Amino acid sequence: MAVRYGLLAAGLFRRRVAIAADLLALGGHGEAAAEELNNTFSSMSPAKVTPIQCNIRNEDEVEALVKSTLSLYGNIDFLVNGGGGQFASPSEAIRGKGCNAVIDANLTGTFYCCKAVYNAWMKEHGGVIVNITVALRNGFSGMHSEAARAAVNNPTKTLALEWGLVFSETAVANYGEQGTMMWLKIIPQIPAKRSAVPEEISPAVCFVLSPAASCITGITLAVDGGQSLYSSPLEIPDHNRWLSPREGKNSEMLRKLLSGKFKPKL
Ligand SMILES: CCCCC/C=C/C(=O)SCCNC(=O)CCNC(=O)[C@H](O)C(C)(C)COP(=O)(O)OP(=O)(O)OC[C@H]1O[C@@H](n2cnc3c(N)ncnc32)[C@H](O)[C@@H]1OP(=O)(O)O
Ligand SMILES: NC(=O)C1=CN([C@@H]2O[C@H](COP(=O)(O)OP(=O)(O)OC[C@H]3O[C@@H](n4cnc5c(N)ncnc54)[C@H](OP(=O)(O)O)[C@@H]3O)[C@@H](O)[C@H]2O)C=CC1
Repeated sequence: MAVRYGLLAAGLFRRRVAIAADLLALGGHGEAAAEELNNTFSSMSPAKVTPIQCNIRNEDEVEALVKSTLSLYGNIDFLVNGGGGQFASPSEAIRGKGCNAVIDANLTGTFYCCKAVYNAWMKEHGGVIVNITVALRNGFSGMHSEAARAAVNNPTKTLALEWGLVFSETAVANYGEQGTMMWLKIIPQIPAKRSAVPEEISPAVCFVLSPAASCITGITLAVDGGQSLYSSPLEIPDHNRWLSPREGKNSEMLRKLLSGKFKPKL
C-alpha cells in the first residue's frame, strides 16, 4: 500500500491491519513519523512503515518513489493520495506563484502519483486509488485550494473509466488545526453540529479499499457531517455591488419587503 504520510495516513495505518497485510511507503518528510508508527503498532502487526522521501510536485521524484516501492515490496495494492494543503489567504491577495504551488501540490502531484502507480503496476495488475481532498462545495476561502481540490473531482471519475480501476475521491472537512477557527465559526451550520475527526475519515477510505467496495468506482464520498449538503463556509459581508432589479411593481414590493414595511400574510 502506498500512502503519503499525514495525520490521515496514520489513521489508515492503524486500520490497515483489517484490510491487507501489505506495507506502507511514505513520501514527504516522514522519517520520524514512520518510526513513531512502527513503535506504536509493532505489537499489532508484522507490517513495517518505510519512509521514502519524495516531493510529489516533482514528476521524476514520484516515478523514483514508485520504483523504489516496487523494488522493496514487489507490488502496490492501493494508492491513497493524502498529501497537500494550502496557505490561508483571501483570493485577491494570492499571487501566481503561490497559486501554482498549491495547484502543483494538490492537483498535479495527485496526478503524478496516480499515473506513476498505474504505469508501473496497476495497468497490468489492477488496484484501488483514493484521492483525499477538502470538501469545498458551495464556495470556500481562497481560490487556489478550491481550484486544486475541485479539479481532482472530474479526473477521479475519468481515470476510473479510462483505467478501469476502483477509484474514489474522499472529500473531507471539519477537522484539524489549520481549519480550526474557520470550522469553529461554522459548526452551528453543520447538520451534525460538530466537526469530523480523523478517526472518521480513515474508515471511509478503508471501506473503498476493501472488498466491500468491489463494485464501486468513481465516487466522491463526503465525510463532513452533512456540511457540504447544507451550507457554505464563506461569509458574505454586506455590499451593494449587484445591479438593482428593473424598476416596476415587483422591485417596489421587494424594496418594501427588505425594508420591513411590508408584512406578508404567510
Ligand atoms: C484554509 C482553510 C483550510 C481548511 C482545512 C484544510 C486543512 C488542511 O489542508 S491540513 C494540511 C495542512 N498543511 C498545509 O496546509 C501545508 C501546506 N503547505 C504546502 O503544501 C506548501 O507550503 C505550499 C504548497 C502552500 C507552498 O509551498 P512552497 O514550497 O513554499 O512553495 P513555492 O516556494 O513554490 O511558492 C511559494 C509562494 O507561495 C505563496 N505563499 C506561500 N505561503 C504563503 C502565505 N502564507 N501567504 C501568502 N502567500 C504564500 C507565495 O506566493 C510564495 O512565493 P514568494 O512570495 O516568492 O515566497
Ligand atoms: N487536517 C484538516 O483539517 C483537513 C485536511 N484535509 C486534506 O486532507 C489531506 C490529508 O490531510 P492531513 O493528513 O490532515 O494533513 P497533514 O498536513 O497531516 O498531511 C499532509 C502531508 O502531505 C505531505 N505533503 C505536502 N506537500 C507535499 C509534497 N509536495 N510532497 C510530498 N508530500 C507532501 C506533508 O508532508 P510533510 O509533513 O513532509 O511536509 C504532510 O505530511 C490533505 O490534502 C489535506 O489538505 C481536508 C480537510 C481538512
